[in-house]
Amino acid sequence: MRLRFTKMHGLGNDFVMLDGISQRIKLSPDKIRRLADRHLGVGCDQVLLVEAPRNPEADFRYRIFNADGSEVENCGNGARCFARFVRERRLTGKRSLLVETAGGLLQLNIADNDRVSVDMGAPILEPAEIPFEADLRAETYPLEVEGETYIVGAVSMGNPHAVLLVDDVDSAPVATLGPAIESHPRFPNRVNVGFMQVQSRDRIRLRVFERGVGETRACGTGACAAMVSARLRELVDDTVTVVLPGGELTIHWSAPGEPVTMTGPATTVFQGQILL
Ligand SMILES: N[C@@H](CCC[C@H](N)C(=O)O)C(=O)O
Repeated sequence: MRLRFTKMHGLGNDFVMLDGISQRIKLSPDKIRRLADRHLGVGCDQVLLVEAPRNPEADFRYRIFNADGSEVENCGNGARCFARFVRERRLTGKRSLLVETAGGLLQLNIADNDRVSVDMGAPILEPAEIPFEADLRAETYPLEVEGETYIVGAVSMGNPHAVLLVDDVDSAPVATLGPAIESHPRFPNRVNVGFMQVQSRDRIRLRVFERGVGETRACGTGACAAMVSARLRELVDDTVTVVLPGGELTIHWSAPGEPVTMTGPATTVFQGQILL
């Protein structure tokens, strides 16, 4: 199979974008791992597949696959790249799009400066729906990992996130604690793990160990989850700049039940073809 693809990134969280509308594409976990391989394939954190929608209200359906081949529910940086991709490939002329994901419908708007805003929906905080094993919903939970107890926030933005508050993200144990929490038995679907340093009421620094990938330069849903967790702990106001290793996102959220809005850039790097 010869596949046309576009390489894109959102703040360095990089994607292989596939147009499954003008070409017939059959993916398997093995093919996704080969596409994502930085030595043997194109290389990316996620593979994003654009398809015709199933829901008649939506403009497109887009599917998200982690580098390990697993299909997941949501990807914030990917949503912004998706919006730019469908316009660049002339699959639509619209600047306002409704897109179907495995996690639900997302509304996206492309501004004149090519920054994209995404209505990421209301965060899910009920433990069973995240899913996270806990008797009662709380703002934070004690989590025992290898004999130590850590305090985590648990939030779903369609996909699951654990958020830890740290004094300094630069020295946070992302490479060791990240994978230990990612596969913690209290998160039955595994989890993305954010390490957040709150610098002021409108500025958060964040590193994310992503489920199915490892540490990435940025995670859009992770930035939303960090904002939600920081606000539930009453540490921030309703609009924050989240500073990730790859750059900055603006996140707005007021209160439980209200949607989170994420705004940031989406960048096209190159196009190519690959034999798979
Ligand atoms: N990079 C993404 C999140 C991608 C999915 C995540 N690794 C998961 O398994 O849920 C983002 O920008 O949100």
